Amino acid sequence: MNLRMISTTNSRHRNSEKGTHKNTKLPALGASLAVPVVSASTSMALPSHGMQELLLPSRGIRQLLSPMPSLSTFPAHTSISVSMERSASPRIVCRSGFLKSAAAVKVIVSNGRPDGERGEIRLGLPSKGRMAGNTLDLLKRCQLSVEQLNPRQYVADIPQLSNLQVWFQRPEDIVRELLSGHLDIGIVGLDTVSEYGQGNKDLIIVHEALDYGHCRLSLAIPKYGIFEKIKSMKELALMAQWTDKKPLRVATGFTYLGHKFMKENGLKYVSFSTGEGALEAAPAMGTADVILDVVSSGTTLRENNLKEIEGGTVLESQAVLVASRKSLVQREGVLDTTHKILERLEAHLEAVSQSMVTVNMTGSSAEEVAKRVLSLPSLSGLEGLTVSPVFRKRDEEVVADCYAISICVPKNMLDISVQQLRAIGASRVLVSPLTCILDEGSPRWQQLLSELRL
Ligand SMILES: Nc1ncnc2c1ncn2[C@@H]1O[C@H](COP(=O)(O)OP(=O)(O)OP(=O)(O)O)[C@@H](O)[C@H]1O
Ligand SMILES: O=P(O)(O)OC[C@H]1O[C@H](OP(=O)(O)OP(=O)(O)O)[C@H](O)[C@@H]1O
Repeated sequence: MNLRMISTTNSRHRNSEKGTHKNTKLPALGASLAVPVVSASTSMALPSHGMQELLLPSRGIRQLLSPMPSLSTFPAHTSISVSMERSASPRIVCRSGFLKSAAAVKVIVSNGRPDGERGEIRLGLPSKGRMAGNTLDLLKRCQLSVEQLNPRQYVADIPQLSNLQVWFQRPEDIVRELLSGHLDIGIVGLDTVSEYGQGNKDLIIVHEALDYGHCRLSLAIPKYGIFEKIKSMKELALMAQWTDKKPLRVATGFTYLGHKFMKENGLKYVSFSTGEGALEAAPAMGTADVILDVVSSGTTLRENNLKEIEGGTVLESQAVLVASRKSLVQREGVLDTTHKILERLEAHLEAVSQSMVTVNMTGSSAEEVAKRVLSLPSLSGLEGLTVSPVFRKRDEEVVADCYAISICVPKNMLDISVQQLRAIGASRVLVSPLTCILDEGSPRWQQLLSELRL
């Protein structure tokens, strides 16, 4: 929802004796700019100094569409700011500096067009393919549930994030729209950001490892024929076959990265053909010599008699959270919403990489038990470990000769950690999953602020 204002000056309306101004009757803006205005807009007198308030009915806001009037109609000494709260009756406050003559301001409330003036924050998510489902799953696990009325609808809400609109788009379009200002934040593969972002500094990777969509962009060559003995990019570049007239033909959907990569690797004679799917068939069909495509398990390459070579990986990719620098700096609320999303992603991703291990251990004191555990270098916890006495009844007496130790262990170290704990006397190992780790300072957030010079 946007607000736009114009003002006109008209000294005839100045009442110098009383020092007040009358509302100026303004011509119908909608008519003059040929944009349909669904219902009448409203105007207000602007004082030469001070503040003017206007209350708008929220119903009117939904009904009105706005043209984009030029602000050049403001008198030179006018400074006007509009602030608006999202409430049942939004309030518009106009502050003016010194005005040479009386002014009237016409306020037009729109539903968000054109895009440069939109009020909502927009998050782009992949609309189809493997990234789509995984992205929604991840957000759900972060307690950010995307509410889409039906799967064919391309716009949705995340109730936990106010003033945020989700737009489902193809991954490459998400990157393009971040650059054009139609989106503010997005989640896509790093390969897509790198290819379609083309190194544009407006794109900032806010979280570089969302832990799905893992793949690599690789050059793959046939295992047979002239490539049979070729094992590296160096050897490929040294092949005498490639000339100006007969360049190495590469089939790829990644021409920007492809050009760059080939140049960096000293391949001068290269031509590209673009394709979207089933590129692995191109060499066997004779439409290309080699391919440059994403590889995950390597099965598709193997099944098509192709191989990767040393130095042939262009980049390692996984899903990332990316934002437009311009939006982060200029659009109200984008930085704050990005922070909220980042916090939830980090809290969840950090938690799922850890397990909480609780063991019982006998010992002479809490310190002695703690020393025994901390002597193992892999068992240092996130910020140390918790040791608490376990009280037991023995011969009518309550004793505490045993301690419960709770420690966070990286999931990939779980087996070895349990073995080590057992070796130093741990009994009964309890392992529980963590759902959320809310750390105080986030290096990624600090990094983002410093990148934005904030
Ligand atoms: N085999 C794969 N394994 C894991 N991630 C992949 C794989 N292939 C692609 N990706 C990631 O998913 C993103 C989207 O892939 P892609 O454009 O091929 O769409 P898709 O999910 O295959 O759907 P479609 O082919 O129908 O468009 C890629 O940019 C990449 O980051
Ligand atoms: O190394 P692998 O695990 O075999 O995965 C690699 C394949 O995955 C992608 O294709 P996808 O399955 O998305 O189909 P597409 O060609 O229609 O994009 C990619 O284009 C490869 O063909």
